[in-house]
Amino acid sequence: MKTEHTIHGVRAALRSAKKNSQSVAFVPTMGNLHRGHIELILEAKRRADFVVCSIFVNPTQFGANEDFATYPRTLERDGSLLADAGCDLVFIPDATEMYHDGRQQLTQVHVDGITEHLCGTSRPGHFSGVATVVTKLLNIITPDMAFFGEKDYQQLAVIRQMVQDLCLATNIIGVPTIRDTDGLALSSRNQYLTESQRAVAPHVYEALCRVRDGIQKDASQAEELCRAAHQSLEASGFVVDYLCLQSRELAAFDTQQSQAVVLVAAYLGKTRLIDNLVFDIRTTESTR
Ligand SMILES: Nc1ncnc2c1ncn2[C@@H]1O[C@H](COP(=O)(O)OP(=O)(O)OP(=O)(O)O)[C@@H](O)[C@H]1O
Ligand SMILES: CC(C)(CO)[C@@H](O)C(=O)[O-]
Ligand code: BAL
Repeated sequence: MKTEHTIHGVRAALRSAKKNSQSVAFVPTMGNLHRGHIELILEAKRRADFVVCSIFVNPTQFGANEDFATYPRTLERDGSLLADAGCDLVFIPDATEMYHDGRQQLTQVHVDGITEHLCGTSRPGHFSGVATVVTKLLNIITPDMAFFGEKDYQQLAVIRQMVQDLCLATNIIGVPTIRDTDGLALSSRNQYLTESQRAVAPHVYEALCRVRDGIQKDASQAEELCRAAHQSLEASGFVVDYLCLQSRELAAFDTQQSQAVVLVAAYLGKTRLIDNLVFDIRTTESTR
């Protein structure tokens, strides 16, 4: 596996892959890799000839009071995990390589509408930071396809919208959430949890499953089910940012549609956990 730190270097490394008509897949990350990231790499390997991963803790998507400074940086371990997974090239720029003054730039990408609720409300500017850096990375690498986790459901929707609106020539592929055996979605931020917080963290997924199961029994109870799930998380020590039902496209929940998504963001101490579950509103049992 090759490692490049500059835009010039990564473009040169990609030139020969492209000259040989190899298909290129891209997996953007912020590092501190876990099985969720590795699944994105493996899926990329299954679908493309040449796999590129980026590791960049993007300062512009963090709010002033967020964890940019403390975000776990584990480059050495990340490199060996990527090499073992068969990644061909890793791009590790520093902030001045991506932004002239290391932080902001005059041109930014804002995706309206879809960013104005859920995580967009509690993390103002976050999705502009994500959309801008992903546009830059896609322009640097020009991959045929790029892989994103469904764990960051709203992020994936924002990127799909942006790629469509800006006529970018990359196929965006979502990969299902990888979970620990107790249901907790893998996330770099899980490391911030104390032992006792880690023990209650799976309640997030359990709450989502209860909403799904309840709706599949009786969709008219949707509001009450969300309220109960919210209350039960608060009773276990979470501070819930949101827990809500939406259509798969992140519009209003509608029982007439075949599928829905329930999304949650909740704090355990200072750690903000997010998760979601896409499900069929009617199962064969509920339509009987
Ligand atoms: N458990 C997971 N399953 C599948 N994909 C995941 C999982 N966790 C992260 N990803 C995906 O990996 C990519 C890089 O994410 P990132 O580096 O921010 O990791 P993270 O674990 O989500 O970190 P954070 O704790 O900051 O949210 C994103 O597309 C993200 O959706
Ligand atoms: C897509 C991304 C790498 C952009 O910085 C980041 O938001 C992430 O890791 O999900
Ligand atoms: N995985 C999403 C990146 C972030 O929370 O900033």
